[in-house]
Amino acid sequence: MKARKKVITALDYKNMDDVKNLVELLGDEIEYYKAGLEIFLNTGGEIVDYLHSLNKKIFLDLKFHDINNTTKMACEFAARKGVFIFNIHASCGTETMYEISKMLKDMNSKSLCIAVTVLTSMTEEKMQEIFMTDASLDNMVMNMAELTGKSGLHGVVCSAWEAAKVKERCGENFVTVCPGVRPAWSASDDQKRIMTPAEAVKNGADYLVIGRPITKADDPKKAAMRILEEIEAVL
Ligand SMILES: O=C(O)c1cc(=O)[nH]c(=O)n1[C@@H]1O[C@H](COP(=O)(O)O)[C@@H](O)[C@H]1O
Repeated sequence: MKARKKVITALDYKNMDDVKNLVELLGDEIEYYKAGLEIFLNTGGEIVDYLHSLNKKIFLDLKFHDINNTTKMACEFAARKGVFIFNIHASCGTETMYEISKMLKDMNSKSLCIAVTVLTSMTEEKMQEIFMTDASLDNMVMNMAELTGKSGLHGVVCSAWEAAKVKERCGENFVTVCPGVRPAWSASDDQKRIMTPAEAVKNGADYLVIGRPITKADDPKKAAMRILEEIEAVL
């Protein structure tokens, strides 16, 4: 099933018991998992070794955002752990992003470092308020994506609404990782820029980050299978 190479299930839990229950339940259907701040902090990082021991691929979503040296050292940790993907905020700037890309090459790292553009929980209005700008959300994402690409990093986190245009601007190989994915049958929760799994794939999303529609479902395995089947139908 090709769809398995598209879905990253977000393990937004507080403890390893909940993680193990889900990962065991989903079995071979899910190859990619996202470990974010909640589970990483609550398990003191144990989540990474656990998932690697099962040969699962990890998106380490700690969204590093700090001064140059501190961000680089955090990225060095992620690369040493050998995670498949990790992320920083694009607003760290081009100098930091360039230095990270150089460091990863020097380390012969295979990890992909991607930059968060505008969070999928953000609307254009809220973004303009925070950044004191008239720029459209679309232009903000495209600018951040282009700066990320020019700095030598591998791709971005953006919503599926922006994915096709990011690919046009930054090239087919520039990786688009898209949260804010909601099947028609699930709640949108705090996500604002959402698309269904099928729409997201058709609109250029390389990877779909999906948490609650699976983790909070009455039957998480059935929910995951429905999502995989929806994606498979458009591949
Ligand atoms: O970097 C991320 O993974 C991320 C970026 C973003 O813009 N929006 C976003 O929702 N995420 C993460 O993607 C996951 C989405 O989870 P659900 O909303 O439950 O599907 C969460 O773990 C978020 O932390």
